[in-house]
Amino acid sequence: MCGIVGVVATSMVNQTIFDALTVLQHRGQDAAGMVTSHNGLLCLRKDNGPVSEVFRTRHMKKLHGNIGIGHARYPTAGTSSSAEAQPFYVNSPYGISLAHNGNLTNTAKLKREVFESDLRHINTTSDSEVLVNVLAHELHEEGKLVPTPEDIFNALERVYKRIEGGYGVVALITGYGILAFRDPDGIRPLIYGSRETENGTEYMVASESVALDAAGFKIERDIRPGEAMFFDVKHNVHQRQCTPAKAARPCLFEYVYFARPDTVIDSISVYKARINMGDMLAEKIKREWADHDIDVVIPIPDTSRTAALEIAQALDIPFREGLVKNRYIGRTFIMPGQTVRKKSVRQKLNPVPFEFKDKNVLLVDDSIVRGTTSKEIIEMAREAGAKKVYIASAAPEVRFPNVYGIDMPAAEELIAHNRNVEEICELIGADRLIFQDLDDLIKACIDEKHSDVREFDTSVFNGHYIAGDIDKNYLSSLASQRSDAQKEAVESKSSNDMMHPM
Ligand SMILES: O=P(O)(O)OC[C@H]1O[C@H](OP(=O)(O)OP(=O)(O)O)[C@H](O)[C@@H]1O
Ligand SMILES: NC(=O)CC[C@H](N)C(=O)O
Ligand SMILES: [Mg+2]
Repeated sequence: MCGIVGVVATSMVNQTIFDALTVLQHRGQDAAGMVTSHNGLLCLRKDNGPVSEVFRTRHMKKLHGNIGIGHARYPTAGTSSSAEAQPFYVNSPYGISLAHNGNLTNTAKLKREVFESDLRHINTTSDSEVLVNVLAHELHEEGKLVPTPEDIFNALERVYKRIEGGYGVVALITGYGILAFRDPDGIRPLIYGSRETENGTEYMVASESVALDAAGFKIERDIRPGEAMFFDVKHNVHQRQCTPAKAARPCLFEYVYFARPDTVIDSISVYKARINMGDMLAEKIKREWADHDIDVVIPIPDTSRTAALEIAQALDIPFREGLVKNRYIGRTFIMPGQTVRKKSVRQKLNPVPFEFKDKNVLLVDDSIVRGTTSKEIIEMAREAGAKKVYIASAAPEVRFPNVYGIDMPAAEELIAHNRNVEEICELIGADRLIFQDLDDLIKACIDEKHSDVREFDTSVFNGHYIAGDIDKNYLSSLASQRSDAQKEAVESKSSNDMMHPM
């Protein structure tokens, strides 16, 4: 669930892109990159690591130009090698750099086509490198020395016909402008805004509205499903609907976990959705467990806080911050392997024993995916002297792999796969476990007043895949390529790290 950003400005963009990437860091903490363009030359810096480590002063000084794109990576395809950090670059035609959030679901077929028909070389295992080559090929087919926005959109219409999956993309076409486009279902988010300066209007496209807020851009609107926008170097904005217009079906997991609460996706406030999730879950507790004996509600920081506070209020039970988070440790779920995820839960969260001792606690999390966090925290709660440990999840059971840009490739790694609530409860060691119902989660996210979204990509909860040809064979080959065990084996053999140095 990477973070992407593109900026067309009237002065140097490096700091604005850096700032935007730090605000999008929660979407990807493994690698970061930026490309800027100055007098027809590109400046590229990318590497593994968080934004603040990848861009040192010495790099920032060299990132010249008033136009650029940036990326914060959470690997969901290929490997974690720094060679797969983004943006990706191809020199022909024009010099194209591309940053991608999401996952293509027909990468294998595209990779063959790119090699056999388009006569292009792919040097990594990244789906995003394939994507930049498909775009480059179709632009080349237009055959224009000086492409107009119409030429670019014509090429992009053919790209849409070739690629499948979930994607939000920004691409810098050297000397011409920034192209931004979103998948036909709007699974991945993409929004743009403007900022007035003495020298004219500046534009920013980003994965989340918080990036625009932080940099002082006024939100214009979300990019629509299947829509492309082109911000040219003269700051003109061009637009084309490249696939049939329809309401977005955004990824439900963005609202549950990925996005920052102060973000608004497709006119739905993530914060409001999380409040509603808390309300709905409290209703379920009242309905199904009227005689509960909960003494205190404790959130598992960070993401569950909003819903947990709401549950405590609705149940009229004290809310306590019984777990303290180390603010210098990143998000566990998006870490690249199970060993590091497990270790980091204990490094990241520490109990305040006083809040647990001799109490029946209701722990609240936004989601239980592999069960890594809940298992550890329940153990901690018991060690801290809790009498009973209950746990509630603001999302339903995650039972199916994700194929659109969340790294959950193997059903067997999901704690709820082929298990019922009692079995999951036993496995994580809780005294009682309550999951949100899917219908309630959907209701919690719908905002009829502000947004036309009525449906979501709910695939991880019900196995209903809305884009691409996702069948059993696809899922089993994905699992065999990207399960935790397989990834660890590949990463240990990877010799790519010396590629693409800067
Ligand atoms: O069942 P699991 O596989 O452990 O995954 C679910 C947990 O991972 C996430 O937390 P994370 O630490 O990534 O981020 P947060 O600090 O934003 O809550 C999420 O909020 C859950 O706590
Ligand atoms: N999380 C993402 O959006 C990842 C983008 C791309 N599939 C990669 O692995 O680099
Ligand atoms: Mg969490």
